[in-house]
Amino acid sequence: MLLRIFAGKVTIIEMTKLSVNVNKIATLRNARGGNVPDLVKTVKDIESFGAQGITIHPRPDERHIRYQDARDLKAIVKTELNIEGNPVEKFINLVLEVQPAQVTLVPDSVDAITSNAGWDTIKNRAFLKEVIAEFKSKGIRTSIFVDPVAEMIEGAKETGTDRIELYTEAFAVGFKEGRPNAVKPYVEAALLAQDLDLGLNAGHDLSLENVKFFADSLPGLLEVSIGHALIAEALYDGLEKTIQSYLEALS
Ligand SMILES: CC(=O)[C@@H](O)[C@H](O)COP(=O)(O)O
Ligand SMILES: NCC(=O)COP(=O)(O)O
Repeated sequence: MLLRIFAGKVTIIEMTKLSVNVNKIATLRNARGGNVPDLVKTVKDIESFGAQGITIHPRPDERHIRYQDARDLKAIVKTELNIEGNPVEKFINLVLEVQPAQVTLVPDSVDAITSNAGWDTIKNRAFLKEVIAEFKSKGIRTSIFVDPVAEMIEGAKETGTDRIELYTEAFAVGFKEGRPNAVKPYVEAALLAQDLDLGLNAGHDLSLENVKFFADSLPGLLEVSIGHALIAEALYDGLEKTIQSYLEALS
């Protein structure tokens, strides 16, 4: 536990947890149609290297994570399994069957290369409210993917979700371009989430270059989920050293 000062207030914070997104391990496996690399073994290793969670994002075309992977991982994950995705019927049924620790709802379109926007929590309020109530009734923690926009975070609160996940691509782009102010909307979003008593996660395009600055800037950041950059960095440093570097950056 640490004490930090945010916006003039002393805040008690827990260390931000690292949930490793393993979509790219499945991408590599699927490239040859066999079982190399073995996703289950890799996930066990990632946990033994210190990751505090595992994130997967089964997409409807199963281009990386397959629905069966979610079942297989549920049986072996010892930390927290977080399943992300668009709550179409097939996805809802999978999550209800697998019962991960957390489900993160993302408004992906079917043909998107990757996630590219947060929810409009005002337009989709009734739908999100219904789906979230169903997941929560099964004891699954819920999170919804949102841009750092006050109306969308207030709308998220109305859905009954436990947490929000801030979509961090705009921050990652701004940071790369040398604009540290790109974090400002995220700090404001974090303070609002705190006022509304919403748990706070974040992810998308976070990396070893930008994650320390991001996590040090945001009050109450409970979890970051990181995949693309982490796996790319591990090509040079190996998974164990890379995960250790993230844990240091988040401590
Ligand atoms: C929800 C989110 O931000 C994504 O980053 C996602 O989980 C990554 O998905 P892909 O690996 O399919 O790009
Ligand atoms: N929720 C974000 C996530 O799981 C990983 O996103 P990325 O690091 O692959 O961009």
